[in-house]
Amino acid sequence: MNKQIILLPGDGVGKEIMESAKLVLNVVASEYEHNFTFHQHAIGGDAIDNFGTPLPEDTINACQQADAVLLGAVGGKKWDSLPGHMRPEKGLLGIRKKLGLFANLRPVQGFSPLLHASPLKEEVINGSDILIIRELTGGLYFGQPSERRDNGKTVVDTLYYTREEMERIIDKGFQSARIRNKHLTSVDKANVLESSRMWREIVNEKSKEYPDVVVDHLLVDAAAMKLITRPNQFDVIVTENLFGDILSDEASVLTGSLGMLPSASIRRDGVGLYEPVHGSAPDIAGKGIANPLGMILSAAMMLKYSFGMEEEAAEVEEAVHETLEQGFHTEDLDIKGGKKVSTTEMTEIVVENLTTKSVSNSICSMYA
Ligand SMILES: NC(=O)c1ccc[n+]([C@@H]2O[C@H](COP(=O)([O-])OP(=O)(O)OC[C@H]3O[C@@H](n4cnc5c(N)ncnc54)[C@H](O)[C@@H]3O)[C@@H](O)[C@H]2O)c1
Ligand SMILES: CC(C)[C@H](C(=O)O)[C@@H](O)C(=O)O
Ligand SMILES: [Mg+2]
Repeated sequence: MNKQIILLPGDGVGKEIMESAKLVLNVVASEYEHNFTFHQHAIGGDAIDNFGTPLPEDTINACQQADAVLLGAVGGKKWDSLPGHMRPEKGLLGIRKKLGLFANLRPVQGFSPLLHASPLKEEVINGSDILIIRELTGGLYFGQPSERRDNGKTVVDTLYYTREEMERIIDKGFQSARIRNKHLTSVDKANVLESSRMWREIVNEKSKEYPDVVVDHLLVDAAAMKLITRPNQFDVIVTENLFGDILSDEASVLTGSLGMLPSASIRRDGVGLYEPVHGSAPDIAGKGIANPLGMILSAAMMLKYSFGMEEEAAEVEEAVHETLEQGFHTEDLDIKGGKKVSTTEMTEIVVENLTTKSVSNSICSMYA
């Protein structure tokens, strides 16, 4: 298959881990005889420095024409004092909105070799396998007005959703639960917010269309607590934009590090942008120690969701798993008795495991 992939490395560790994704995808392409063409474009602080805007038109056009987009991370201290509309993060929010990527899928899986790398007790996280589905193009992030008023004495942000925006993400939640363990937890703040009361009503209406899915409702504060006290009671979580942002970083604790979490931001036709959940990690940027696995697993999600390459995606996931089984880890993962390696070394080991795997698989299929 021929695929055009846009690379948006962005800022900080984004640039370092994008190299890892590229290396892994090149191996997949050569092992499976695909033709992946990469086109690199600017976003975030990098784009501000080079083009005076966090989201150049050229980047938008390239993403609109591509088969899929891979993004590293945006942001950093250098741009923190810029006005809101000029910040690197505006580039990321802008591309999500421009591409209509309303569904953000954030899988959180406890890899067995990492069970003891989490500050949580092993018996608490054992068996947890959660898919957080976050609404990505509405809510407080995009509502207008959003501004300071009265010479800075007052301020307003707007939480705005249409019924249609809620319905499509809630549908995605039910559909995902249906092909997993048929349990959907809807997270809201219906005891306070009108938007959450409407959200809850829609979940209840929709549940009649999905009688095979068990639904429960949790208030977001209680959900935050249960996510780390009883994580293995969750299957799919569906929630609005800001709650999903916060809960997914919290859930990363189950895996041992924020650097482990991948994500897919998609729309109904399968077009998608894939990026790790973490940010540009300014505290470790440039040191060559960033964990590349969240980025590599995001590339695997791209293979699966945008290209329908289930087998290739599974191979990449398996290579990551094997690397962890072998005890290799970056500095963010606290693994006793493991072998601490750099970003590039970790990537090379994943690539090696992927190559060995693909070779032995093709030998198996020759003799099948
Ligand atoms: N998707 C994105 O581009 C994205 C996401 C979150 C934050 N940000 C931006 O990133 C900047 C820094 O934000 P922050 O520090 O709050 O969050 P962050 O996610 O960048 O970092 C939080 C902590 O996790 C660690 N970490 C993150 N990724 C890691 C990796 N791959 N390997 C090892 N450790 C990793 C960091 O070192 C840091 O200690 C801000 O400008 C923020 O707006 C961007
Ligand atoms: C950088 C920021 C705009 C972004 C968000 O809040 O969506 C990030 O935290 C994320 O989780 O992707
Ligand atoms: Mg976030």
